[in-house]
Amino acid sequence: MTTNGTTNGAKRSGSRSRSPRGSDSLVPIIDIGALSGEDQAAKKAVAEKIGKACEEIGFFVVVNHGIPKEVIDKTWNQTLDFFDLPLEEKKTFVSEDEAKNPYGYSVLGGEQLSKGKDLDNGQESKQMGDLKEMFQMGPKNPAAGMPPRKLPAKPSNFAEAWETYYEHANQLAQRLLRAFAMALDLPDDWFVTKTDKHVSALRSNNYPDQASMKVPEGSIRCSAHTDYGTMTILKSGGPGLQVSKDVENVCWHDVPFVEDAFVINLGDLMRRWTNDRWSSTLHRVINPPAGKAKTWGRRLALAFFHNLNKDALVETIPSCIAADRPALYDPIVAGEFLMLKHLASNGKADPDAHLKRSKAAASTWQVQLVGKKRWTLCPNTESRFLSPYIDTYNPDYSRFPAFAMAKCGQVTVSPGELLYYPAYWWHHTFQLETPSISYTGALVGVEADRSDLGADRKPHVQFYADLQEKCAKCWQRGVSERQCDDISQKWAGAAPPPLRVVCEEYLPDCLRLWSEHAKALHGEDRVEL
Ligand SMILES: O=C(O)CCC(=O)C(=O)O
Ligand SMILES: [Fe+2]
Repeated sequence: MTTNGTTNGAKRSGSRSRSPRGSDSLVPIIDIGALSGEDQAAKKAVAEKIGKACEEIGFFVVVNHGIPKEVIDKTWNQTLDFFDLPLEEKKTFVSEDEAKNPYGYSVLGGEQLSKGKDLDNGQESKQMGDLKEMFQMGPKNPAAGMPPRKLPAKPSNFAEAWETYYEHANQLAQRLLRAFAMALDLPDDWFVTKTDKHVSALRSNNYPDQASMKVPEGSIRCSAHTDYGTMTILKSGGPGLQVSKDVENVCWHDVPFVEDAFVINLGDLMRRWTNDRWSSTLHRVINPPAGKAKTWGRRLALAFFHNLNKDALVETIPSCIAADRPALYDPIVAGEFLMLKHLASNGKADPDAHLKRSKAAASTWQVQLVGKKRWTLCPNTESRFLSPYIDTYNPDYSRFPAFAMAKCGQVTVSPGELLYYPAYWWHHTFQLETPSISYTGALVGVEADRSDLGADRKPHVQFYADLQEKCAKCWQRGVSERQCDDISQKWAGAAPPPLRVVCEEYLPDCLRLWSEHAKALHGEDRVEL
């Protein structure tokens, strides 16, 4: 039997044993046998090849990886058998709350990986779900801080096979991380303390045979995406995996399929950690081309997503910072970064959450009541570097290079904590847990004077002007009908337009009161912010 179980009859055909070897491929094939030995010079030579591949394309194929073939074959076959179970049985492993337990079974079309990328581009994704079903398992170590494993009892050897495979894949990841450290001129064990209670996940993707199904137009086996964590160790059953070095002008290249090998690719966290010196490259899995559905058949893949400890602080690796290349990213906690990405690909991210600037000169407070929420805050003075299309949780600096200069900060707010930010600041939120409930309000006229506001330095005067501008769009002298739309009729909960009496009577009264209040607080000698 081959690694991919191809000799076990039609049912085993989640695999193909041959496809273009692609010797001219962008993705190199690296023999990593030396990483399991004691010869330091040989290890260094392998590390250099790996470092080069990480820099140039973020993908490489490894042979002589040290994972026994029996371990792979057993997992492969048990996984095929699991996906052959009736849907109702598999569905008992669907997670009830992705934010708390991102593991288990996901139905065909349940995930669309390109969503993470569409968020980067400030677009709502129009495509349908990927043409795959999945099963995913997290770490066993309770210190990792993830929910206990819940594995199917059928097929009978599934749990044991997956647990063994996971351990082997993790050991391979550790060998590769030592090589990564060498390639980055760090001590060999540099990654060890960040990975001693790692939250790596093992996932299988089952792509059904397209010869026997109606393939919806525009659908794809696995949409274009980058992976999230440190590295992915991928065992796939045949052709279809493609990479594009360029995100802007996408140009797809086949990843060579090599029997008994693993494809290794870097995730976004590694790119960020290395200050973009290494790449996390766009990739996808295409549908079989016309007339090839039968020969390509069903596709199975086992992907081990290596991740750091949940609480590991990811601060730019010192050897990746230079005088002409300052740190591009703020430090972030690995677990939070991962959850943001995971929720986005499952369509659970708040679709309204993009970087926005508060439109009226009132400062904001918000108390977090339930769930954790992460905030990006940027002062008004940074506006020239900002745009609403920037995903501040995973910025694409090739599209928004100026964002690297913006002085912004990030913070996570937990239940019972209160966040405050001054008028006109930019903010971008991400719910780290569901549900996330908070209570918010505005503060008017009590701030110090500001020179960045506009015509008047007093925030309450500017706030009045901002509201009157809104009023002018709705009410005109001598015309009794409102001239602006009431969006609260379309979206329950949205703010309705101001009433005429608010614009004409209450607001001027308020302005007088705010001015008195501000004067009482600050006197004539107000402090400039
Ligand atoms: O199925 C494959 O070969 C690759 C899938 C993939 O890229 C992923 O699950 O992240
Ligand atoms: Fe991937």
